[in-house]
Amino acid sequence: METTRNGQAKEEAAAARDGSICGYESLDRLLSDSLSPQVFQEVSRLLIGLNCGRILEAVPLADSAKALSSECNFDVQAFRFMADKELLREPRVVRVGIIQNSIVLPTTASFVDQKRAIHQKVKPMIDAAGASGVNILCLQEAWMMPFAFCTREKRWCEFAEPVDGESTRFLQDLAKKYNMVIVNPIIERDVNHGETIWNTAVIIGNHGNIIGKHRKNHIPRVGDFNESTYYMEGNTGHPVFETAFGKIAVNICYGRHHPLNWLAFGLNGAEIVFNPSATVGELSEPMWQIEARNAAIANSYFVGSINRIGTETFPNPFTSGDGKPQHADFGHFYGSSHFSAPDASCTPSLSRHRDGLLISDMDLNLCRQLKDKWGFRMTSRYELYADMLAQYLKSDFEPQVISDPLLHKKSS
Ligand SMILES: NC(=O)NCCC(=O)O
Repeated sequence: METTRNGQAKEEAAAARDGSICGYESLDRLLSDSLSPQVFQEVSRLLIGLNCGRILEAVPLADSAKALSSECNFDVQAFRFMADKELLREPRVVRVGIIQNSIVLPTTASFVDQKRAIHQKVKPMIDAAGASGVNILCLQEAWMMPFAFCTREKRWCEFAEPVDGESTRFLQDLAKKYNMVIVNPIIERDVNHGETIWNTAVIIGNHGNIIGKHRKNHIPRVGDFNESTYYMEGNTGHPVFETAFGKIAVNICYGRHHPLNWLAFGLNGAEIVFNPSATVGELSEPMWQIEARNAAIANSYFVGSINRIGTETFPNPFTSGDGKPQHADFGHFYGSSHFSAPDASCTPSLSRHRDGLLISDMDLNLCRQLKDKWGFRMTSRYELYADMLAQYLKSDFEPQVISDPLLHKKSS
């Protein structure tokens, strides 16, 4: 009996280490393998919603993409978000891709080798996106390096690159080759402003041109996310980039906890907002889908959520300032990248521990259709909140609280 329990505990520990849930690579896989097809369909309807009244359709994959995925050991999945047929507008279908991956070499390897190995790993995944006709592709936060900001060591700054640096140039060639817009989240070194460091997404147009950049607005100070040691809050506002395939924006990682950040991209007209991230299970997993789906619903746009995978171990242990023992890793980055739509439907998530490319067709007409249906913009009462915020920002602000006069009366 004791041995069985030990065996089970060991299996659970191994599963937690490799990132699976009870041996399954995602919640979707756990449910589909454990439930009867009818029950699974009902559970899916409730968990990931319906798109135009139907379970989200899977899209067949190009043979060349399938070949690359088995040769290079990454997953590919593809889905289709539909919109209702309109009388006066043609459908506006774009094919969008997101990529999640682990780093390749140990963090003790030379920085040049580490970056080169990540480029080499991601290249066939981008080739698979290109072969699948993806129009807009987004990579994960700081994809060109290990997420070393837990360490507080400044030597990791050496990975930072100018906006037109090595990783951008690498992706510019692929953007041109595949006629694809690529969102390139890097750690930026601003050479014209005292070599300062930023957490930045560079938007590369489908001709390989640089359209612009956005710098992460909200910098975490939670758990081991010591990013504020390295870079400041961004100074680029909430830009929306009008590309050949639609209006896109980037809400980088921790910005997803800030509803006003999502709102501002929506007010500027975004149709798809990417959320390239690096986050770990213990901290944020229950929030992961909820926040993205809520943003898509509240702002009538699509969201592409991307999280890296794997456990990255660093040479020198550090503490979290919580009295717990020192450690040398963040914990497990749980992947689970997915797309959310404005009609509250979403795709199944990619694996919690395998590299993957998730593709989705999206008819951007769905954004306006949902605005017309729910009228969230029309009913938003922005003037009420503008006034509230203006009051709140004053140093003499007092919260509007009306106390029950009986609350502080002594009972006789
Ligand atoms: N990269 C990043 O901002 N992570 C913060 C943790 C989280 O938002 O889950």
